[in-house]
Amino acid sequence: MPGKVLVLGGAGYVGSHCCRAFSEAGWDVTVFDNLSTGWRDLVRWGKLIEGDLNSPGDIEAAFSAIKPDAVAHFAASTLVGESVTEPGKYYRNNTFTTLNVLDAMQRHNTRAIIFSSTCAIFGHAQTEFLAEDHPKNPINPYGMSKLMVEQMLAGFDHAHGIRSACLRYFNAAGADRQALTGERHACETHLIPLALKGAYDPGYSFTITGTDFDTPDGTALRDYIHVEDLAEAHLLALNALEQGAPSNAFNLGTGRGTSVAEIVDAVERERAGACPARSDRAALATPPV
Ligand SMILES: O=c1ccn([C@@H]2O[C@H](COP(=O)(O)OP(=O)(O)O[C@H]3O[C@H](CO)[C@H](O)[C@H](O)[C@H]3O)[C@@H](O)[C@H]2O)c(=O)[nH]1
Repeated sequence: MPGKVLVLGGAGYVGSHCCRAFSEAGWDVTVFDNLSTGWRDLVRWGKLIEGDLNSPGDIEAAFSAIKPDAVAHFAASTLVGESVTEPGKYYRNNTFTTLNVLDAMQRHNTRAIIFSSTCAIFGHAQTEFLAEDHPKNPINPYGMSKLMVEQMLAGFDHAHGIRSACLRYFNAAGADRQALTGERHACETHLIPLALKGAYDPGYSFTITGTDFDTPDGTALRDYIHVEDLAEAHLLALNALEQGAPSNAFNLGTGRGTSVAEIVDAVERERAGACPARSDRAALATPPV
C-alpha cells in the first residue's frame, strides 16, 4: 500500500515529474526543498516544507512532522563543470547532506530510500553499453560525490537495514506532456534547451562543445531518456521497496546514443535551418560518451 513519501528536491526538474507519478499512484507526497534551484510553482503534488539538507535541524523537523515511510532524494548540485572548480560544494551538497538524511532515517525508522544517482559515476565508457557492473571511475567531483553516496547507502543497509534503490540516470530530457511541470533552470546549461534557444532566440549564439572527439561525427554522444520514463522507473522502485525488495541499483537510459550534432540537426529541421551553431574546444571533464 502506498504510504507517505518525503521527496527531497521535489521542486526541481526530475523531482517534480516524480512527485506527479507518486501522487497519481496514491502516495502521500511531501516536498522538502530549499528552492535554491527548484521552483515553488512546480510543487503541485503535496505540500512544500522549505528546508535545507545542510541543516540537521530542518531535516529532523520534517521527519518529525511527516513520519515518512520512504524517502526519494533528488536534491543535489548537478553541474559537472562547476564540480571541477568548486568540489567542496559538491561533496557538501551531495554527499554530506545525504549523511544527514540517513542519520534522520535511522532515528525515525524510515527504511527505504530512492536515490538520484548518475551515469557520471562510471567515468569513461569502457564498453558500448554501460551495464550496472561497469567499472566506476568518476572523472569529476560530481560523479564522485554521487558514487560516495551509493557506497554510504550500502553501508547503511548492511548496518541498519535501510534499503535503497540507486537510479543512475543518463541524460534526462523532455517534459510532462500536459505541461503541468517541466524543465526550468535559472542558469541553463543543458544541450536540448540551449539548442532550442539557439533556434528561437536571435540574441543567443549556441555553441557545440567539442567537435574532435573520437565519435562517428566528432561530437559527444549521450543517451537521452525522457523524464516521464524516469518518473515511471522511480515509481516502480518506490513500490518495490515498499513491498520489501532488497537494495538494488539500476542504470536508466535507452541504450541508444545521440550525438550533439544530431540534436542540432533535429532542431534545425524543425526550425528550417535557424540554429546557427558555433563550435568550441572540448570542455574539461566532459566525457565524449
Ligand atoms: O550549449 C551546449 C550545451 C551542451 N553541449 C554538449 O551537449 C552534451 C550534453 O550536455 P548536457 O549539459 O545536456 O548534459 P551532460 O551530459 O553534460 O550532463 C548530464 O550528465 C551529467 C552526468 O554526466 C549530469 O548528470 C548532468 O546534470 C546531466 O545534464 C555534452 O557533450 C555537452 O558538452 C553543447 O555542445 N553545447
